[in-house]
Amino acid sequence: MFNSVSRCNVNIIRVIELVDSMALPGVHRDRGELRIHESLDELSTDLADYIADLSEASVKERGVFAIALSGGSLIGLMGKLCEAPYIKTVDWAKWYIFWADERVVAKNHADSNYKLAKDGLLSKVFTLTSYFLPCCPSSASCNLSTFPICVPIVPSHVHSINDSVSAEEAADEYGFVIRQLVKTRMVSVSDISDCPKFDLILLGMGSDGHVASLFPNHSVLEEKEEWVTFITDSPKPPPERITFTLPVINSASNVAVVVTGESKAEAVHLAIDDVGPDSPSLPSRMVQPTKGKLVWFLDKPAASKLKSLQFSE
Ligand SMILES: O=C(O)[C@H](O)[C@@H](O)[C@H](O)[C@H](O)COP(=O)(O)O
Repeated sequence: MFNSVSRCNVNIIRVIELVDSMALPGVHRDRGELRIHESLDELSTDLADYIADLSEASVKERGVFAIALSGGSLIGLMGKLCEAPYIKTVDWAKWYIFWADERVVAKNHADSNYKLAKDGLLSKVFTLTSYFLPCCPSSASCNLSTFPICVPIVPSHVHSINDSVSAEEAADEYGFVIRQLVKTRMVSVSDISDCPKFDLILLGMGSDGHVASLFPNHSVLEEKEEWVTFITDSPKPPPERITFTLPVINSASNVAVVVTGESKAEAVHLAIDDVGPDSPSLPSRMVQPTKGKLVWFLDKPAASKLKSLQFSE
């Protein structure tokens, strides 16, 4: 079940198809693929590779790539996408960008997940125009074989929430926007429900096991109808947030949970290992894509309490 692989100079320990043999009746508890890294640098490289590969496959298949981001340390760990080779090779113009969760604050507020992604990622790709100007088709010096991509992220493809309305209204509006994009298939649709099927949803996880803004023991975990909902009592500040619901997360083609640091080790264990019938209803454990693929990006401290793992280095 366990094997070591080396990929793009990154040494990772990968556990393929870790299936919980103690699954509850009717519940398929496939905990996905584990990629456990020696260092944050290796994890970042593997994460950039993974995102770039999914982007390429999705653009080839559907002409677009619909990706949802979260907040927290994830954005910093995605930073290598703004470096060579990805900055040049990723087809940024085909990206449609969403947020799996957002804090209900102004877009220029330090707590805004949009601001975090804009400053840490998007602004670096927005400036591609000037970066690539000398090679664009209109330029005599254009060399498309060396620089196939000349177009940056399209601002109208960046779907952040309306920051001038209440949490409830922002969630409603965001759900409506996604519905329009599902109609035109910029976002695909699940073939077993009417849910959107994002090409990739990227999640972080808190030490309490929350993902997106789905917190343990919160009624938001029961939401089955809405695609996007809101909370006003987040245990992690700020209190007002909007979030994708579990049905949307579990309808995605790909879900990646990126978790680092020893403070998350217990939650990683509870989210992934077979902990028997007393398994707490951890939001991260409820991430179980129905038909999509789940991948965990962990560093060794975060993976240190995993019982199901035998390191085979
Ligand atoms: O907006 C948020 O608060 C996030 O989307 C949240 O779900 C985050 O991903 C986790 O809290 C992990 O954050 P860290 O990686 O910073 O611990």
